[in-house]
Order: sequence, then C-alpha cells, then structure tokens
Amino acid sequence: MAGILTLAGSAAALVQPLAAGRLVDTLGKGEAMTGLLAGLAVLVVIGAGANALSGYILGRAAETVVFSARMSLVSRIARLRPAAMDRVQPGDLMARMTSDTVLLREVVTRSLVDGFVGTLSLLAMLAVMCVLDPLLFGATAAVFAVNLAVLGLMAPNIRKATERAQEAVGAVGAATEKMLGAFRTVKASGAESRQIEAIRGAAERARRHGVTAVGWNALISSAMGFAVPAAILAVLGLGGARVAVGTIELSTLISFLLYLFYLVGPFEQVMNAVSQLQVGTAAVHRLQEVAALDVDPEPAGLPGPETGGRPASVRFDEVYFRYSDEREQVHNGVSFTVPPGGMTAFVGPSGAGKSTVFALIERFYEPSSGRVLLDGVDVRDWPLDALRAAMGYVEQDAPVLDGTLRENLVLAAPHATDQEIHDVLVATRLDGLVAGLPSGLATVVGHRGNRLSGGERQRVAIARALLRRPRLLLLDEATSQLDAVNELALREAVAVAARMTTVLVVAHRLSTVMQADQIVVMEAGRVRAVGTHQQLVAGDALYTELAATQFLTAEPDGEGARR
Ligand SMILES: Nc1ncnc2c1ncn2[C@@H]1O[C@H](COP(=O)(O)OP(=O)(O)OP(=O)(O)O)[C@@H](O)[C@H]1O
Repeated sequence: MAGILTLAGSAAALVQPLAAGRLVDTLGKGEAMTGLLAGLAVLVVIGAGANALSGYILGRAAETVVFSARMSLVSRIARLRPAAMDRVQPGDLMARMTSDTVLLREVVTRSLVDGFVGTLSLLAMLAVMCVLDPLLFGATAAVFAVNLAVLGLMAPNIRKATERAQEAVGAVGAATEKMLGAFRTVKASGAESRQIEAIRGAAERARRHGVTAVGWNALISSAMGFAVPAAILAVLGLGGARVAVGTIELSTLISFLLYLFYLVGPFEQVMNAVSQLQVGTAAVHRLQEVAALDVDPEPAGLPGPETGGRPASVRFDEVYFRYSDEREQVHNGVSFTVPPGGMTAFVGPSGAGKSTVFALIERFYEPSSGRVLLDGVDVRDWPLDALRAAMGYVEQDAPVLDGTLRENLVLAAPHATDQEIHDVLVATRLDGLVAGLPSGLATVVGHRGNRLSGGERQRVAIARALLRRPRLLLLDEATSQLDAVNELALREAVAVAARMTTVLVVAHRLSTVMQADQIVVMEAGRVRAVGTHQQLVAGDALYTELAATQFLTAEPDGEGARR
C-alpha cells in the first residue's frame, strides 16, 4: 500500500512539470486557464497527500515491526533458563532490546519501499530499453551487472561493521549497567573515572565500527555513481557506431540515452535498499542470537496452580552437579531427607554448595545424576509452574524491585487480599514500618529497594514469599549482620513460617541454626552430618568449629558479633 502511494506521489510529481508547461502555453495563447490551474492544484494536493500518507503508513508499519521484535525478545529473555542467563550480560540484552530493534525501523521505512519502488521503476525502464534496442540494452545490462557484482561484494562489509558497532553498543550497555548496579560501591571506591574509561572504550569501538559502516556505504555509493556514466559511454560508443552504419536511427539512440539518465534515481533507490538491508540483517542476527542462547527455554506466563496446602517434603538422592563443564563439581553425591513441616538448616563453609541445593529444588538447574524429589516426585516430573507455585524463595541478597512496597509484596501472589497482606506484614514485623510511612504500602522503594534498610529488604522478601502461602519456603539467609531488632523480627518471622510450612534455610546465624529441627552440615559438595544442634556439637568436629567461630549472631545489646 505504502509502495503504491509512493508510486502515486512520484507519478503526480512527474506530471506536474508537464501540466505547468501546458499552463504556460495556454497563458501565451490567451486562453482560459481555470481548468488547468485547478488540475495542477489537484495534482499538487494528490502528490503531497500520497507522500504524507505513505510516510505515515510506513512509519506505522515500522513501529509495529519494532514492537513485535521487542515483545518476542522480552518473552524469550524472560523464559531463558538461569544457566543461559549466567552466560550473558543484562546490559547487553537491554541494548539488543532497545538499540538493535530500532535498526529494524530504518529497514522497514527505507529499505522495503526504496527496494520495491526502485526495482519496479528499474524493471519498467529496462523493459522499454530492451524493446527499443536489444543490443544497446545488452551493453547497458553488462555494465550494470558488473556494478551489481561489486555491490554484492562490498555490501556485506556494512553488515559486519554494523554488527560490530552494535556489539560495542551492547558492551556500553553492559558496562553502564555494571556501574549503576554498584553505584555507591563505585563512588566509595573512588572508581568513577575508571568506570567512565571502561565505558569510553566500548563507546569508542561503537564509534569506530559505526564510521566503518558509513565509510563502506559512501564507497558503495561512489562506486555505483560510475554505473550510469559507464553505461552512457558504452551506449554512446556502440550506439554511435550503429547509427553511423545506419542500423538504428539517431532518434532511437537519443531516446535510449534519455532512459539511461532516468535510471539514476531508481538505481540509487535499489542501492540504498541493499545497504539498509545489510544494517537490518545485522540487527536481526543479534536478535536471533538471544533465541540461540537457549534452545529449550522454560514455559512462561502460565498461570500457576493454587498455592497453599500441606507442607512439602524434600529428598536429595545421590545428587551430582556442576554449573558448567569448565567449573568444578559443586555437588558430589548429596543425599538428605527433609520431612514435611518444621525447619531444616543447611550449614557449612562458604562454597560448600548450600545455595545450590535451593537452585536445584527450584529447578533453575538440573543435576547431572541423582534425583531431587519434592513430595517423593522427581522435580523433573513436576509441571514447572506447579513446582514453583509450591515454593517461596528468598534469595541471599533479598532482591527488592523498584516500585511500591505493595507491588513488591504481591509479586509472587498477585491476587493477595488486603487482609492477607496485613497478616504477612504482622508476621514479618513490617506493620510498624508501613504504619510509619506517609504513603504506607504505596511508598516507592527505589532502585533495588535502596530506600529500605538491609533488614527491611530481607523482611520484605520473606513477606513476599510467605504471601504465596508456599508449601516449602527456601530461605537463603543473608551473610550480613543485623541489629537486634531486625534479627529478632526475622527469627520470629521464620518461626511463624515454620509452623505453617516446611522451611529450608541456608543459615549463617547461630540463632537461626538453634531454632532448626534438623541441621544438615555440608562440606565440599557432600553432606557430612545431619542432626540437631546438641547432637552435632557432641558428634561433628566441623559443626562444633563452625558454631564456635563462623556463625554470625546478634548479641543482646544489639551489636552483631562473631562468636
Ligand atoms: N551461577 C553459577 N555459575 C557457576 N558457578 C557457580 C554459580 N553459583 C555458584 N557457583 C559456584 O558453586 C559453588 C557452590 O556455590 P554455593 O552458592 O552453592 O555455595 P554456598 O555453600 O551457598 O556458599 P555461601 O555460604 O558462601 O553462600 C561455589 O564454588 C560457587 O563459586
């Protein structure tokens, strides 16, 4: 449609000089010119209208293409498995979402119509030229074929340079994200200028490759600029000889040459289309790379089954696991059983594989051998939505998303009622905090919840997990120390949770461990002992040492201290 309108606009523009000429003739003869004037005015309006409308239709189509590309990309990203996400940088993905998709707009608005209109005009003119004189047409076609071959050889360089430029744009995004992700640490480390330099390096690469792409474009344009003059020379030489021997009329040669001049416009249009198409191909390739990250993404957006219900049991049966082939084995035959209800604490030196236990229960990763069972059923045999709906998960750094407190709380339970929200706020001792805030639950918590204290963030994360009414609560305790008030509030929240559901906690605090019904001691990817605090203090040397030296605890005076 847009192509047809562009053609109509061009046709109206072509006819306008003719009509204007007629008008001048009429003026000379002193005849009435109202009709012609009206005709010319209509032509001008049609031309302008057709061009505006085709521009609008194209722009709208381009925005739709960009929108679809962004939506398919974001749904792909959201469904990536954590293992695939480990291999990419979020900033680079964001650049692909925003910058690469924009390149598609240019392809739609310029490349497609230029290609369509240009090719159509070119073919029409070439057909007329072929009828006019096949031999001269042959000579013209030969010159154009050589030029197109050159174009074919050079054009991929535009794609390569654009792809490199976009890669560098991705690196700019990744470096910026890195700086913003630890903004206060960067400031406190006085590392601003080093971060700026890191971003400058990537930005410079983007500039350099961008310039290379522009350079190739210019080179191709100038190379193609030779096509028509070269064809004219060939036609003049060959046609002149044929006129001299009387094979063709001079008028045929002149008509042929005129057509050649008219070819310049469509030829340039086709060239532009080819160049733009290269840019678009580079963008499409980068978008496809995201799909290639994970050939088997997780299902997403499935409404999870009802949460709530009886506490779940968990069993690890000779689990072996490593994050990737390059990394060391993390689990070396882990086996343990957690009965429904109550609280089980996982303790052990840093890197023993405690948090990995949770990642395997959530099925973020799958063991290389052995089985992880929830309620006696292998997690691989659970529908993923049902599996995750059964669990609440609090990560070690208790992520809080920008937005309001309420949005954060209902993230995992969008249909929670006000009463349910109130109940978890009381359980996590957040009710006092919310009551003291001028906007209450509508308070905006800032980027990564940085307007909350560390302890508040952790309790918000626990409240969020509890609101899901999980049958199994996975709590990866923060290693940071808390003041006595926060410590007590957390301990109470966990105790409340343990009455309703099965709680698994990676424990870093003695106070948490003491609360547990069962403690699993891990070391170097194995379970070395299981028991209660009393049993382990009496029977396990590592646990005794951990209890004496490693656990964080809160002293009654509120000063966190190492024991
Ligand atoms: N996403 C990942 N990709 C690759 N290796 C990882 C990943 N996550 C953890 N690891 C590695 O796996 C090992 C076990 O990590 P895990 O987080 O399970 O230990 P942990 O016992 O919970 O330690 P901590 O008490 O310090 O939190 C570590 O050596 C860690 O470097």
